[in-house]
Amino acid sequence: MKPQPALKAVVVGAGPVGCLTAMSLVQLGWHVTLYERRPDLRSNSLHTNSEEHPRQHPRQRSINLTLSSRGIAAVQAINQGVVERLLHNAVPLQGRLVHFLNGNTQSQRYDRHGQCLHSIDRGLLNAILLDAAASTKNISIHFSHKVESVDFDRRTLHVRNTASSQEIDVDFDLCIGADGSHSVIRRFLMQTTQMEYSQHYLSHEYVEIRMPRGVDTSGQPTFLLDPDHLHVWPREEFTMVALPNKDKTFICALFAPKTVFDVLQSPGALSPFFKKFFPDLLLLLGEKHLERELQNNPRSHLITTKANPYHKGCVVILGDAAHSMVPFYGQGLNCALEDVRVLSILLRKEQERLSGAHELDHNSAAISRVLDRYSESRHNDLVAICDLAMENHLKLRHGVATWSYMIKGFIDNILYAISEKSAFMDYSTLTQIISSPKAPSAWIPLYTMVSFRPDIPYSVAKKKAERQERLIDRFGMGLGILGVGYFFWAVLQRSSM
Ligand SMILES: NC(=O)C1=CN([C@@H]2O[C@H](COP(=O)(O)OP(=O)(O)OC[C@H]3O[C@@H](n4cnc5c(N)ncnc54)[C@H](OP(=O)(O)O)[C@@H]3O)[C@@H](O)[C@H]2O)C=CC1
Ligand SMILES: Nc1ccccc1C(=O)C[C@H](N)C(=O)O
Repeated sequence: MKPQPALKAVVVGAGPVGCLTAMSLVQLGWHVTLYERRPDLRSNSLHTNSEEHPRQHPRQRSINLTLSSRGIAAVQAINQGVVERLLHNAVPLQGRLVHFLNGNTQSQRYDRHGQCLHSIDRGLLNAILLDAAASTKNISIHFSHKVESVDFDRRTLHVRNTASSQEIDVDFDLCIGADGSHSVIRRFLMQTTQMEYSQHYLSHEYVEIRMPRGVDTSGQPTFLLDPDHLHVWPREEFTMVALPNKDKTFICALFAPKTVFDVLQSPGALSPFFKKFFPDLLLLLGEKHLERELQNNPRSHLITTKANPYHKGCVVILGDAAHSMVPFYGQGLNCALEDVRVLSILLRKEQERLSGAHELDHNSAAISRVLDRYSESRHNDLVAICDLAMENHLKLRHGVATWSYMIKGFIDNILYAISEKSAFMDYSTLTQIISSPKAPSAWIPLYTMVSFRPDIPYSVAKKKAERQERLIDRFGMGLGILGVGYFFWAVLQRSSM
């Protein structure tokens, strides 16, 4: 059934998830009001950091986002034009470039078919999604409006206009909390449901370091590092990454234990540290620049939060409000956008099921049923990707620079090449179905499943990869035993001569 025009959804937070959710609900026939506590970010940062308008001021809020197939499929399900605009303003990354301590580098491709991650400035991505939401009929956006509380029984939000201090109560049929890691909606859910909730702070923090663009031999602006790669300097206890922007700058981030940053703040400590661990960056950026960046840019913490369930009645949390993950898999944004796709499919199915029967607005039980299904079906996948993101921290700090990682990757890719049927998938099916009903039987590397196969749920990818890894380990062990056997056989042969 088509919902009545009176059906009202409120979305809290106009970040990427809030904007996409609003657009997806309008497609289903809802009227949406979006409340964002910050002023409109487009008024001072619109189109900054794009190719045409390089960024004037470094944003101090987050490392670049990496958009991969899951995020793209989720946006594509709602608005193909937005995908094109996002990709136009992003830099495609074919793989990671590992910088070894001895100065050597190694390119590790993300996918043997050249599928890419897309590096994009967070503010720019948000501005593009805001533009699209703001120009969509039946969405009204209120900036500088902070949601202070939610009443689950009366289905109302209490909202304060932070500019005028005026306070209002807003009623809703469906409320989506897309209000980020420190979600107010989650806080109220926790007070009224038996929500399982955990948060884990990493002992590592990170500081961003901006890498300006350089100038080539003909005087044109150029990237100081290869822009086709995400750069990684694995140094065991800590790691540096660098992601390119469309304006030819890079955003680097140093991830290190708090104690390392404390030491770096003492006078004269910075130069010897960079000389020892990142001499190439010291040469590129210079001591003064590094000192300025490390002293002026804030130290940010890294947190994983997990919750369950994600809803009560007609109120649900999506994106960072429901699950914050560490950035090392580059899936935080993709997973958050996928939340929107999953919820939208479940809502549409329920609306179709009710077609001609009840009206959804007289039937809050139907909305609540959809949200039950959402929490139930989504939880294992969210836990899986939060855990995978943590595991990738170890890989980026150390694993990617080891022989065992490289050999396993090599075998993984050979088996992938032998067994695969089709590398690319048609995202259009993902507007109707959440994922394929069955895990593919072909051998597929974990990285490909997570980043480039939105039809495979995260939890299925994780389990399948664990099985595959056990097989590679057994194969490796088998080879090892054969090798040792051959060695002893050769020794015996010699001594009997
Ligand atoms: N690369 C990185 O380091 C980071 C990446 N991300 C990624 O961004 C993706 C999408 O994030 P998303 O879930 O949209 O969350 P976001 O944090 O991007 O957006 C939430 C928005 O809601 C606003 N808000 C918070 N509380 C209220 C309130 N009470 N009333 C009204 N507005 C409120 C927030 O303002 P305010 O910001 O002032 O709280 C923010 O603008 C995530 O997947 C995540 O991985 C997110 C954080 C860091
Ligand atoms: N976006 C990031 C931000 C910070 C650190 C890493 C990333 C990555 O995306 C890493 C990538 N997934 C990799 O495995 O090479």
